[in-house]
Amino acid sequence: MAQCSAIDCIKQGTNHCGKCKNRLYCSRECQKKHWPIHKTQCGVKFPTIEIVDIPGKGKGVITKEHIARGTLIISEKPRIIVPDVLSPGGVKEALSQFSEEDLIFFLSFPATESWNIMDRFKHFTPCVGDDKRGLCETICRVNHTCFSPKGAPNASYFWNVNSKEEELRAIQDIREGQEIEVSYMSNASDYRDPLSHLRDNYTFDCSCPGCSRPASERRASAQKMFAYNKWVDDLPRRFGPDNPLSILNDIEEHIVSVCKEGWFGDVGRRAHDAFQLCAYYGDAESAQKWEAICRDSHALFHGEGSEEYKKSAALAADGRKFRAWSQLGRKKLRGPSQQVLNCFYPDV
Ligand SMILES: C[S@@+](CC[C@H](N)C(=O)[O-])C[C@H]1O[C@@H](n2cnc3c(N)ncnc32)[C@H](O)[C@@H]1O
Repeated sequence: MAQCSAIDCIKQGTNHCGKCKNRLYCSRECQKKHWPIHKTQCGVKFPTIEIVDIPGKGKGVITKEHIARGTLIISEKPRIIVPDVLSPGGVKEALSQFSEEDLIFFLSFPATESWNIMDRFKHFTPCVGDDKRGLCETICRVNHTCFSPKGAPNASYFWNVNSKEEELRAIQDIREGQEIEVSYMSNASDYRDPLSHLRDNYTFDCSCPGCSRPASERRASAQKMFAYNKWVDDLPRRFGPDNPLSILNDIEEHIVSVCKEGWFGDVGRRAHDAFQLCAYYGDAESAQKWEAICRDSHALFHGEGSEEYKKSAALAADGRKFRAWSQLGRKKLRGPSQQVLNCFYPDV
C-alpha cells in the first residue's frame, strides 16, 4: 500500500478498524497524494448494495452509497456448491441435495432454452477453490462489462482460500446509484474477442462502451492485445541476452499501451517482471519501487490477507529474497516512471 510520508497526516487523518487496528483510510492529505485503500474488515459494515432489475441484463447489483477504490464490497459464502466436473449422474446427485428454495434460486439465473442443467452449472457457478463451483446470492448477480479503451469494470471477484468466501472488491471508485460490474474475462492473457466470447459462453450481446465501438476499432484493440500477449510470452527469454535498460523501456511502453486498452489489472504483473529484472541485476532500490506496484495491485484485486499480497509485500520489503538475486551481475537500472505510476495510482 502506498504510505503517506507525512506522519501527522497518518496519525490524525487515519481511520482505524476498532478491532484489528488496521489502517482503513486516510481522510486528509494522503488521500489526495496517495491511493487510499479502504478496508471493510473486523465487523466494519460492508457498503449498502442492492440487487435490482437492470434493463436488458436481467438482475444486477447497484450501490446505494459511494464506494472507494480498494473497498471490500462483500464477502460471501456460496449458497450452493457443486463439483467442478459433473457427469450426468453427478448432476443428478448434486440436484438431489438442493433444497426446493435452492433449486428455485439456481433456476432464477437467466438461461437460454437450449441450456441443460450442466450448462447452467458451468455458466453461473464460478470456481470456488479446488474442483468446486459455487453460486453466491449477491456476487453472482453482478453483470459484466469489458476492459476497453472506453472504460473498465469497477469491481473484481476473488476466491479467498482462507475464509472460503467469494470476495467482491472495488477496483475503481463507484458512485452512489451506479451499477457494480466485473469482467467475466478477467485476464488480459486470456484475451479473446469479447463479443463472440460472451455470445458463445454467456449468450448475451455485450453492449458495453467497448463493444459498442465500430468494428474497425474493436479489431485494432484485438490486434494490440494479441501482440501484447505474444510480447509477454517472449519476455522471460530476453532476460540475460538483452540490454536490461531497453527491456525496462519496453515494459514501460507496454504497461502504458495495455492501460490505454483498459487492462490496468496487468500493470502489477508487468511491474513484477520489471522487479525480477532489477533483482537479477541486484538493484535493490529499483526492484523495491517496481514490486511496490505489484503489491498494491494484489491489495486492490485480492486484498491484503491474500497469499499473493503477502508474497509480494515480502519481496517489496526486501528484494534480496528473490530466488535469483543478482544472478546476472550488478547493474543500476531504474524504477517506474511517473507515466507508469499514473497508470495504476489515479490522482497521484
Ligand atoms: C452471472 S449472471 C449475472 C446476473 C444476471 N443478470 C441475473 O439476472 O441473474 C450472468 C448473466 O447475466 C446476463 N448479463 C451479464 N452481463 C450482461 C451484460 N453486460 N449485458 C446483458 N446481459 C448481461 C447474461 O444473461 C449472463 O449470462
